[in-house]
Amino acid sequence: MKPRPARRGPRRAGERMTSVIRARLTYGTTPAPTCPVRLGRMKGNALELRAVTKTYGPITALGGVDLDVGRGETVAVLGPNGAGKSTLLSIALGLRAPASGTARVLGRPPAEALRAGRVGVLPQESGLLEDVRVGELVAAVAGMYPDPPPPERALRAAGIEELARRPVGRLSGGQRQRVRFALCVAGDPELLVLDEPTVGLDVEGRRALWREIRTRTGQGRTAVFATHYLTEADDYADRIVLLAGGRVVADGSVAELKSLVGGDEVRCVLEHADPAELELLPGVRHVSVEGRAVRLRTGDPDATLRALFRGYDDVKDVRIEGVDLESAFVSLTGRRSR
Ligand SMILES: Nc1ncnc2c1ncn2[C@@H]1O[C@H](COP(=O)(O)OP(=O)(O)OP(=O)(O)O)[C@@H](O)[C@H]1O
Repeated sequence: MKPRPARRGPRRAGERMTSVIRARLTYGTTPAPTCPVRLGRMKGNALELRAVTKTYGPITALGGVDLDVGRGETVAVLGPNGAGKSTLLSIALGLRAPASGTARVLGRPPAEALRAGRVGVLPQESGLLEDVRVGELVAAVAGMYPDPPPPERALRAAGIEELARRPVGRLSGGQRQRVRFALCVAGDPELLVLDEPTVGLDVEGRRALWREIRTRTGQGRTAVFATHYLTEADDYADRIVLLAGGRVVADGSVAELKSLVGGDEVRCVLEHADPAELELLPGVRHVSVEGRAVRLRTGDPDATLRALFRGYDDVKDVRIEGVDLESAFVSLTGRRSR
């Protein structure tokens, strides 16, 4: 631990801005980091939740969550709207207190880990200071960390070097999200906690962000992110924690989640699909109908197909596929992702 030197002399102009930023970033309650980032030993968990509950008045947002995230893992927290993802992440960051249970980050209480500058946060829809330039903002946040890398590195990581001199208030939605990512990685933290990190980003922006995250996790850092984009979880997460109604309903690799659901899917197009009728086809375990698009999860695709062709003259675009993550999501949570 290297304590920051005591303040000497009058406050410098940038310091007032730093304290404002400190108050407004990461859900508004993050204190300044005070000791060095350490990347030495990679043993142990980056995040541990034990029997965590959280209520908001009559609403149970988390109903007893246990979670271990090992160092170097990339973990996606998935779940329908209101499942408790943001609440889980904010408790993991020490920004909300659990009603019961405990949370530890990198072996210590979450707020302490955050103060120590070991955690980078990309919150969902956080406000940004409007009247400062992008480069100044990133430099000010980097300066809150002990021994930060040059701020240009965070600007480059987020693909916003050319925006460094632009006031934040003049950025587009996607550019703002890139700034949030730059702030998240400004201190080169050991643990990245990202709440819907790619919202508003274009295709190239998404790919670049995931490249950066994977580079960091490849170096032993840890990433925990919440998302509604199942393909991102499929493509980039080592592991998926699926929440529904404030509880973990599945926890494993994408392959494990798919195998939990099992079977194949017959997909086809039908003009007037009646789910109740389709459920009666042989082998069918689950029916999903969206407009004309029909998905039949089945334990016997041959029998399902034969009955489908016998019973429906207008069936077209028929194909058989393995269960994908979206089907596993729907089956395990009973809801769609968005
Ligand atoms: N400050 C709050 N006051 C009251 N209820 C809240 C508060 N924050 C969250 N909730 C409720 O807690 C539950 C979990 O919310 P949370 O934001 O954690 O879900 P989420 O999975 O992140 O949802 P989304 O995918 O929509 O972002 C929801 O029912 C939500 O309405």
